[in-house]
Amino acid sequence: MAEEQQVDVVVIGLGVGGEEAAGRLAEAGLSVVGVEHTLVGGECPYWGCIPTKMMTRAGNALAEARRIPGLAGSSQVRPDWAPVARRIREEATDTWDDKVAVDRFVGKGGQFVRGRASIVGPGRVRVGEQEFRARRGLVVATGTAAVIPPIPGLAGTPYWTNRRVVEAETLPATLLVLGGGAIGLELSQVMARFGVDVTVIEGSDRLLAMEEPESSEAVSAALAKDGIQALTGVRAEHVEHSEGLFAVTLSEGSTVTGERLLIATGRAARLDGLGLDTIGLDPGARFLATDEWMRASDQLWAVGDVTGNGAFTHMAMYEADIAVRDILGQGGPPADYRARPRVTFTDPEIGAVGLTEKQARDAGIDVRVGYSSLPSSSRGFIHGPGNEGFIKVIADGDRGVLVGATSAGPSGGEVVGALSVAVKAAVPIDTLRATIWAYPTFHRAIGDALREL
Ligand SMILES: Cc1cc2nc3c(=O)[nH]c(=O)nc-3n(C[C@H](O)[C@H](O)[C@H](O)COP(=O)(O)OP(=O)(O)OC[C@H]3O[C@@H](n4cnc5c(N)ncnc54)[C@H](O)[C@@H]3O)c2cc1C
Ligand SMILES: NC(=O)c1ccc[n+]([C@@H]2O[C@H](COP(=O)([O-])OP(=O)(O)OC[C@H]3O[C@@H](n4cnc5c(N)ncnc54)[C@H](O)[C@@H]3O)[C@@H](O)[C@H]2O)c1
Repeated sequence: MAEEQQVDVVVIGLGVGGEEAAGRLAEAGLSVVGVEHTLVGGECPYWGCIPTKMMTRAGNALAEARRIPGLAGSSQVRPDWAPVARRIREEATDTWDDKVAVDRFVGKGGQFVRGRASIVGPGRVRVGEQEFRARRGLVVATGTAAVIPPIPGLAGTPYWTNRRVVEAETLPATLLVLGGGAIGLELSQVMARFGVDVTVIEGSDRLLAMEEPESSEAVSAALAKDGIQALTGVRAEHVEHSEGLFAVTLSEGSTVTGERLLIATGRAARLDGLGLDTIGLDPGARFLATDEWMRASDQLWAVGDVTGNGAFTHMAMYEADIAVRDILGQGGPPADYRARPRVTFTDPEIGAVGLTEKQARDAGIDVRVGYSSLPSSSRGFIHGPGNEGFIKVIADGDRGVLVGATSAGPSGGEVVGALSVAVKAAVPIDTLRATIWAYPTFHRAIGDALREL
């Protein structure tokens, strides 16, 4: 018989969203139990955003150094993975140790429990032999894990996911990447810049298929320059691994080989074994659907990747804030997903917010499109090598506001900030056109795109 403890809130999963929610609720004076079975902080600091962006920083430094000839003299670049692996180990992850994060949560007054939590009834959670009854309710923040497609031959091979790449101390000579989305492309470009021979296999007919076609073209051109072979519109039909080599047979009949195979074919919510059936929810659901206050059912909130509203750290933080305010009865704005930003950290960076042109047309909006090319802008011209990119703005002609935008380029993820404000605040296009954009900046190309509307 498990011992039972009464508390205010139990937070299941202390990744980005859960750690934020649990910490804030504890700081507000509630008795909070935070349960985590792996590392407090979750995917982002240990195997996601932070280490992979340390990798892209390193890859971009190599690419910039290779751009010196013709700009600033000559350069000789000898890539070495050791400092990248060391930074990830020592600066980003403490060698995958979460002591600092656990202490931070406990320091806020939270009660930390290491283990796998399952819901055993309304407001009730079990972790091993311990049982908790949460008076105010539960927050589920269990995140997502890599999807492993059921390709014959794949199971049982030593394929890599994002976790294994981030932990790599040395790089392979050749790498096959299954999936041409954010993870596949960011990591492919880094690897190629460190001298790995990379082949990307993407099932849809273009890379970064969720974004604008212009983004796919920009990324494809950049990856080709880095020597990456990108195969689109093909599916992996069979995988074999022998004598240290993967062989992937493709739908059009050919076979590609590589020392390592990275699976980057999307993420699935961690809902298995969570006990959703004990509170009347569908245990087979893909995500935990919520209302605008992140309520998934009575006294149950869900935040982060697990909600399916966008698998990004900023979305997990945003949703945690809404759930916390709701639990504490503080009011404030509920969830609004119209200006959801996202950045793919390839070079060029692909920053985007709100709707793509196709999504806007499918929604029946009176679509107007403005486009400007970065190399043709003053800053692009000055920048020279590495200036590829563009601004694309999507307007609702009836309302006279932007509903979406893409900013691709050397600082695409930074430039998209201005566009996020425009979409979120529904700034009138006339006001945006009358805005003074500093010269010579990359973001000044927004003004050029707006003139085309
Ligand atoms: C390679 C990669 C790169 C990324 N780069 C970026 C980026 O640049 N920018 C960005 O915004 N996002 C990025 N992301 C996405 C980002 O990491 C996620 O959106 C973010 O981590 C989601 O936070 P979360 O709290 O919802 O889930 P997670 O971080 O996945 O945390 C969930 C936690 O719950 C725990 N858990 C699950 N089930 C249980 C249970 N039953 N009991 C106890 N604990 C449990 C897990 O162990 C985990 O620690 C990247 C992701 C990957 C994989
Ligand atoms: N910079 C960032 O913010 C960042 C970086 C990495 C990941 N993330 C988050 O993590 C999520 C997951 O990333 P991801 O790249 O794994 O997923 P994704 O959904 O972005 O891309 C997966 C790609 O794999 C393709 N695919 C699926 N099955 C396939 C198969 N069997 N054969 C060939 N191709 C196949 C899909 O068509 C898709 O293009 C992202 O959507 C994003 O939310 C964010």
